Order: sequence, then C-alpha cells, then structure tokens
Amino acid sequence: MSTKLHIVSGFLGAGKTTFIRKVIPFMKGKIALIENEYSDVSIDSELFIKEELVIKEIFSGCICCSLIKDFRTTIDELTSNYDLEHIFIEPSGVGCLSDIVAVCEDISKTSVKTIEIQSVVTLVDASSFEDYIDSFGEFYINQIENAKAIIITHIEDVNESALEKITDEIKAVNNSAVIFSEDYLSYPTQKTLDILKTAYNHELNVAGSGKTIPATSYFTTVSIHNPNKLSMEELSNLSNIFRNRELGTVLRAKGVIQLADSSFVHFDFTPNYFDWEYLNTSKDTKISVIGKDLNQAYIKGLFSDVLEALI
Ligand SMILES: Nc1nc2c(ncn2[C@@H]2O[C@H](COP(=O)(O)OP(=O)(O)OP(=O)(O)O)[C@@H](O)[C@H]2O)c(=O)[nH]1
Repeated sequence: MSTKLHIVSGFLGAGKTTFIRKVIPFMKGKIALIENEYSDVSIDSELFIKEELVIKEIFSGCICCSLIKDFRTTIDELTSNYDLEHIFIEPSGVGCLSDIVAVCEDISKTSVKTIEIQSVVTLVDASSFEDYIDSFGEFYINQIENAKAIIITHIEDVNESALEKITDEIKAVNNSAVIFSEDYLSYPTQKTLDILKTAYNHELNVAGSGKTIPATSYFTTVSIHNPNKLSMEELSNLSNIFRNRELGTVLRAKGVIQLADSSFVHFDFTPNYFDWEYLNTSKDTKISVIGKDLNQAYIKGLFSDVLEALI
C-alpha cells in the first residue's frame, strides 16, 4: 500500500485548516497531518481531535525553503513509524507551492516506503484576492498556478460579479485546475471528499519553481506566550486593535486566549475577517501575529504583563 500525500495550500487565513478539518474525519485508514507554521507557536493543532490522527508540527519558517530538511525527516519518520494511508500537508500561508510539490516528488523517489502525491489543493480567500494578488503576487500566483483544484473561500464577502471576476482571474493564471466557487462549508461530506479526487496530481508540472523570494524578506511574525486575560469587551474589540497601523500591517493573527471569566477562546483574524469560538478544555494560551513591518515591542506590550513587555 502506498502512502498518499495531500497538499493543502493557500495564503494566510484562506481556510486550509478548515478544509482539512472537514475532510479528515471522513477518510479511511491511518492519517497523519504535517502542520507548517511560519511563526514559532502552535495554534491550529489545538483544533484537531488528536486521537484521530498523528500530528507533526514544523515551526518558524517554511517547509519549502528554510525547513526542507525538517520536512523530509518528518515524512521519513512518519512513514517509518506508522502504517499510513494518507499524509495531509498544510504548508505555511506564505509557502511556495511549486517548491513543496517538487520536494514531495523528490521524497517520493528516494523514500524506502512507497509515497505518491495524490492531490494538490489551493484555497483562495475571495475577500482579499484583489489586494493580495497586487501586494504578494509572487507567493500568491505560485499557489494558484500549481494547484489541481482551487476552492474559493469567504465568498459571502463578495458579490456575484466580483466572484465571477475572481474566477476568471484565477483561470487566467491556471486554466487546468478545477475551481470550486460555491460555499464549500455547506458541501455535503461526499462532495468535499470529491474535491480531493479532482485535485489528483496526475503529472508533475510545477510552474515558477525556484523563482520565489524567501518569505522572510516580506513577512515578519510576533508570538506572545501566556497573554493577559481579556475581558469580553476587549475580545470584541480585538479586530480593531489588529487593524491599528501602529502595530504595522497585520495580515493574520490567531490564538488561544483566556477570558476574565476563565473560559478559553480560539480566535482568528485576517484584515477582512474576525471570529472566535469557545474551547471546551483549558489550553496553553498564546497568540501568533504575521504581517509586514510589525512593531514587535508594541504588539507584545498590548498582550503581555508590563513586566514581560519590558523584557
Ligand atoms: N465565513 C467564512 N469563514 C471561513 C471560510 N473559510 C474559512 N473560514 C474561517 O476563516 C478562519 C481562518 O481559516 P483557517 O482554516 O484557519 O485558515 P488557514 O488557511 O488555515 O490559515 P493560516 O493559519 O493562516 O494558515 C477560520 O475562523 C475559519 O472558520 C469561509 O469560506 N467563510
């Protein structure tokens, strides 16, 4: 039996984790997930039911460049230690998809176990498409042009004609990928699983490989461990705080925080989106912020005790 790799790519906050959470519970066989976080804190793994799958996290960079070695080792360890049917790979939002596909292809040739890239999916957030394709064209286009299936997400934030325009622009970059432009969150299970089948990687034909600039020259990251407890009012105001230009340009923030009433909350922020949900169990609290020209001291000071902020 070969181990099938599923690469689920997409820019910051596009919906990669959401999609993976939607498909994994319905797939058969032993499954592993490799989560690549650009920052140095683990947030997304808290959202998975750990008994269902093996989770490996790779932090502080991208598996397509600075962390290639860790990525290879992780795949080798996973395939040696478990009898896996599937490995899901969630690259960091600023990862270069062509490089990831090429590395996976290379690993599959040299691995002692039989591994094949089964599907390559990219999620594209409609609400930020026009801004991001202008600002981050290189990363952004690379993720689109190398996908076999593309899911347009956050479609409720754009009107029909804007959605059509985005679909046309995506087709202009990649006219062979199957594009899903309905609300994928409302898809029945089988249709969601079928996306993986349409994303079948029948040939390695990477575009833009090796031309990308390292993400570190564009994006910075700030992590806060054990942030202060927030009141409900402060939580409600969090999206305005992240939009404050004194912080720099915050493109993504996510975290697990504790409220004043001691409950735990997971939150997600992108420039066009903010949401949070209660968590059932207590967790380590932490916040990860990714953006451009971030004011690290200012951001840390906002969420840390005065003493910690001064260190
Ligand atoms: N309304 C709406 N929310 C969505 C959609 N897709 C994802 N979300 C929400 O958007 C937030 C970010 O989604 P994630 O799945 O964490 O995005 P990601 O691509 O994994 O983000 P990174 O952590 O930056 O890699 C979460 O709160 C999701 O619930 C969508 O199509 N519509």
